[in-house]
Amino acid sequence: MTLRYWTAGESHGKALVALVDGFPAGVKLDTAVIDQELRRRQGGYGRGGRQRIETDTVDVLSGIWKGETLGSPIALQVVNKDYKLERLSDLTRPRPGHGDLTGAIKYMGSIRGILERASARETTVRVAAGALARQLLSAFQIDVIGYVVELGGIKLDPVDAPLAERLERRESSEVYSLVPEKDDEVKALIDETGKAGDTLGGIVEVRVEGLPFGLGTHAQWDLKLDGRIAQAVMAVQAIKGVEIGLGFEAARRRGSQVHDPIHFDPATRDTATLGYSRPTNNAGGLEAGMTNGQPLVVRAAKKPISTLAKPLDSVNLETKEPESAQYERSDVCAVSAASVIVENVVAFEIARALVEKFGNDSLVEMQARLELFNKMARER
Ligand SMILES: Cc1cc2nc3c(=O)[nH]c(=O)nc-3n(C[C@H](O)[C@H](O)[C@H](O)COP(=O)(O)O)c2cc1C
Ligand SMILES: C=C(O[C@@H]1CC(C(=O)O)=C[C@@H](OP(=O)(O)O)[C@H]1O)C(=O)O
Repeated sequence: MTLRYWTAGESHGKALVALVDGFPAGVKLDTAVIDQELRRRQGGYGRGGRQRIETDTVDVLSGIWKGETLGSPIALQVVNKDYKLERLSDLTRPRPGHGDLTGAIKYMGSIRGILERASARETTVRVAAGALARQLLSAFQIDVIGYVVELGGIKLDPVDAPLAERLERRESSEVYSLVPEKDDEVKALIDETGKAGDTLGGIVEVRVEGLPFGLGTHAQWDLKLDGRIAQAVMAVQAIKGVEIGLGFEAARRRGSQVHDPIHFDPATRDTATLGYSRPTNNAGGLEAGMTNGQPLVVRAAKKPISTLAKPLDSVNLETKEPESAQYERSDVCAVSAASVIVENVVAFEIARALVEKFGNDSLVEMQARLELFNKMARER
């Protein structure tokens, strides 16, 4: 059985829901962990008025008993405090960069009907599903961390340090980078951009550590883990590029400067690396669609927010006359929030690959199978 999920819900509807199917039994579920991710998704410098209305928390509607998963479908709900959909009117002037124009034409309907579902409000429950998946990953000591590495052109290079230190640095940064020392510069840019009626994008990075060998497969295109991760990340609103490892930079270098040499040290044979080490990780933890025992490194480019307080040219769909695009309350910058979203959608894809490799009936069976796999791989 495949681990998968769908979402439903409109931005200003009653609630967002995610239905997670194929999640193993016996995983202790701590809703506080999900709520913490939801809180982080609402944060980051540069967000608009909506986040002052909402205080997102998850309601687990099914699939658990006495705090543990049952192996049955898990329904997750996040209620919209700003529920007002029935009272909202339509828009007439589509916003460049949003789904307004194309959606209204394609569905022969309203702009409202498109923006309500296209909205990144939907990512609340993608994050909830990802945070649920992380509780499975935790049982395998797999850690996922996401952070901002560039914002509005300002480079916020990641710090190579133990996980605890990186988490501490990220928690003390208002933009969720690993270099809080640069927060003032970034915040000033966001303030100045917002005052000019404009918006900003940036780049986020996610690292997954503690991965076993062999998640994903080389054997079929739609099961390759690099492809699955790219799809999940690219499908996040406003993400316009995905890189794994060196990504586009690999295309500019010679092979000897790209590929990661393979070493073996019998002294570390009993660890999760099975004794193999790579002095570099330019592949970003994936070769031929499979995890190679190294940390997974994924980067995503987020475009600037589409709704501009100083709007671009548009057309009134009723009169066909030129007019400025519609402006409603909006974020100036949501790159920090995107780092949380990308982190959690990547976590879900890793969990999906983990249950594909080691089964998804129960956590204890998965753990026993991983142990057996590592033992067999060591002894072969
Ligand atoms: C966390 C987050 C918050 C966003 N907030 C807004 C917003 O306030 N206003 C807006 O116009 N777009 C916002 N967006 C972007 C739009 O949802 C997105 O551009 C739109 O759905 C069109 O999809 P596309 O950019 O993937 O093509 C946000 C995106 C994310 C990830
Ligand atoms: C509601 C969220 O983000 C929204 C994403 C969004 C968009 O067009 O994507 C537009 C804005 O919606 P509103 O007009 O209600 O302020 C954002 O606030 C959220 O992330 O929770």
